[in-house]
Amino acid sequence: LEFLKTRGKKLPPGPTRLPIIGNLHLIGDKPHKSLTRLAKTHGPIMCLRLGQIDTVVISSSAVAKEVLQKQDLAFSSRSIQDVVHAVDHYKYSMVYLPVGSTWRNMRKILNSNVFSGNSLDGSKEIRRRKVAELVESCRSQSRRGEAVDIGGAAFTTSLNLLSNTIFSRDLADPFSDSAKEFKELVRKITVLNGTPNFSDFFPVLARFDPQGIRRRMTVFATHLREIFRGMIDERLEKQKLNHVHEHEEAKKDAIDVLLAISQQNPQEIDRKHIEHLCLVRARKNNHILLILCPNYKICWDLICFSFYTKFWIWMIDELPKFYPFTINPLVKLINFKIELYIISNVFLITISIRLNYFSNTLKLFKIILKYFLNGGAAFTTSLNLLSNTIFSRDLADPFSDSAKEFKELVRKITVLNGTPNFSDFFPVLARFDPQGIRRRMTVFATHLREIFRGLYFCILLLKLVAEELVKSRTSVFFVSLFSKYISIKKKIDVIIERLKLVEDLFIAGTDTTSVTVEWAMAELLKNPDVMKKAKAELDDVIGKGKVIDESDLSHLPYLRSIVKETLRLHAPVPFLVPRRVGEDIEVCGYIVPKNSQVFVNAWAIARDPETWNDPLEFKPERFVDSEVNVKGRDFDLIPFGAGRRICPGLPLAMRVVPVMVGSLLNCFEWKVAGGMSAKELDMEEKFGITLQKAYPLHVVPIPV
Ligand code: HEM
Repeated sequence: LEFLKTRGKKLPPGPTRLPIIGNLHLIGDKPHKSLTRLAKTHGPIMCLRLGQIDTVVISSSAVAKEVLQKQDLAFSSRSIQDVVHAVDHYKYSMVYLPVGSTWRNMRKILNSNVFSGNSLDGSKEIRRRKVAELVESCRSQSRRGEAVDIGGAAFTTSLNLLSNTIFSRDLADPFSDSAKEFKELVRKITVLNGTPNFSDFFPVLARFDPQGIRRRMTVFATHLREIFRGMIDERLEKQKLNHVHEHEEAKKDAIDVLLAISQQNPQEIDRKHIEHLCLVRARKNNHILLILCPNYKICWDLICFSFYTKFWIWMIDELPKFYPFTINPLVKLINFKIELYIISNVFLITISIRLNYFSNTLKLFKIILKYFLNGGAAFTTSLNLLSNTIFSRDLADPFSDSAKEFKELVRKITVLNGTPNFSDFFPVLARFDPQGIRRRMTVFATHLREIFRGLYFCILLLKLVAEELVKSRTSVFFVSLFSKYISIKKKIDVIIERLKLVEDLFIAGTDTTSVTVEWAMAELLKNPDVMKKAKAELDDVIGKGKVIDESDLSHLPYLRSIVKETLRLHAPVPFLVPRRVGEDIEVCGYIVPKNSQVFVNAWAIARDPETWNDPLEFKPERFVDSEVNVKGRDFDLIPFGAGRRICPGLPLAMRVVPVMVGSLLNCFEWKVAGGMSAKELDMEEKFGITLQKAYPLHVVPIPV
């Protein structure tokens, strides 16, 4: 049928196809190279058949311009790889959403709230601190005589920089205007959620009822969301029910424990409180937070909380920087003891917090918490700073388990993303998930979501507990958490939905940024003259041994050229994020057939000998007096893509990559580890959605 449809139209040229597999055998494990080679024979627009999927590959800047600029809209949908179906990612992800109002709103929010010049300027100090931490950690590794894994270190730093940048607004006040905007968005997303679009992507699959398959595949992720919703609804229902009945049933279990407490303090606790969820009780020097979970569903979130209790410590740890008094002793004197009791079907988590110095510091604590809670305009900046600090600390403190966990996950996800998947080439096979890619992705993605959920939940819970602390005038106080919980249900929903955008940013922004830093450092080591020149510029403008500031970049043209040259020679996202056409589109006299996926080989374009002199040489000089930039207007160099789908993180990446590379250069001399000469450095690439260095760069820093 497809043959009939395209009959008489001229498909772009391409290699001869074998039965069933088409051209799949020609791809190999370095598709960016094999497709570049094939383009030499078949031209800058060629058509391959990968399994059942038509794939059009663009390999020259002229055709890229045609596709990404002149016919931008027609090419602005994404090709949805099978793996993206895990946890319904494609339905929520900005990267995969079709160009429509939801996508447009997301981009608008990002462009104006996160990545605009003003917003980035506002968050640059905190990024500077993170880069200083990177330099500091290199220093201490140098003292210990250890080599630095540049990619790994840059990854952690990118993550920190990102979380600081992205959360600057919303974490400080999750209920702000931008949150409302998001709420609108979420509504639209929900509508989109119900739209069946599978058959659009995999028409061959329609008769196999792909919807049913996907539903099963995403049961886990959906369940996650349902837990939250169900928990709220159930509680709301229960509230409407007869209290006596509920109480009688509860009496058999842990409710008894709480009743006993209430008898000791009759004036403070009444039954109503107990029937609610959470109780904070002061007992002499000990404050005990008792959280009673009437069922496992509620327990889920509380377990998240207990996992991330460390978070609380971090917050307290950061406060002194914003408050003139030191409360560090407090940190040392707080011991969290988390216990989980299971009494019949009731979970009881107790988190005991020993605050020996509590009475002395209570007043201060209250002031701080007030400060933390008041979202007044005057406080916004410092509040933002505070929340940034909280988040980055917890997400990416190099020593925290959650940071490691997160890093592993992101790596696993990106690797899996780049693994050639039979399901993509043979959609009929998709339901069998032959390599288990989707299954694995579902596990990873769900895990990632849990991490974020845990963090958000913790923030909200902390806020609630803190509110009560501030309100309370006695040393005995209650947190009727659940009633609060219900009252913020909608807000939490908004936040949970927002996670999906956030996940994406972290995945899209960490590996890309850090891999660029790693390639830049490798090239600098291999090209000592370039390194020398860069150091001289830094010495001139900044002075040796200092971390550079984003505002210094305008005075560092050579450093900026190094970054451009790195992006040219090592396009981190070699085929951009694949596009797809929804109908037959004519390009340069050929038909790009409906539903084909489109790879723009940015890697090949940036090494095209027709455009670039000595294309394989690392020569930043070529950019020093050139107007060529990476912003999607010069099609000879499009590492961030172009057109409406261009990478929204570009402004951030073009600040943080040169700042990281420049600071590393300015503070250290670098030597390849293991006594290897820099000339021998292996520059082999490993193909994935991002182009990694096959052999991680290990280098020894020597402070200047
Ligand atoms: C050196 C660093 C980076 C490179 C080389 C890079 C490259 C790219 C490329 C090639 C695309 C696809 C563009 C297209 O289809 O035309 C893209 C999309 C995207 N990037 Fe980046 N990126 C980088 C950093 C970042 C950062 C720091 C963030 C966010 C914090 C980010 C977020 C995104 C998102 C959300 C998309 C999807 C946009 C859409 O589909 O509408 N990227 N990036």
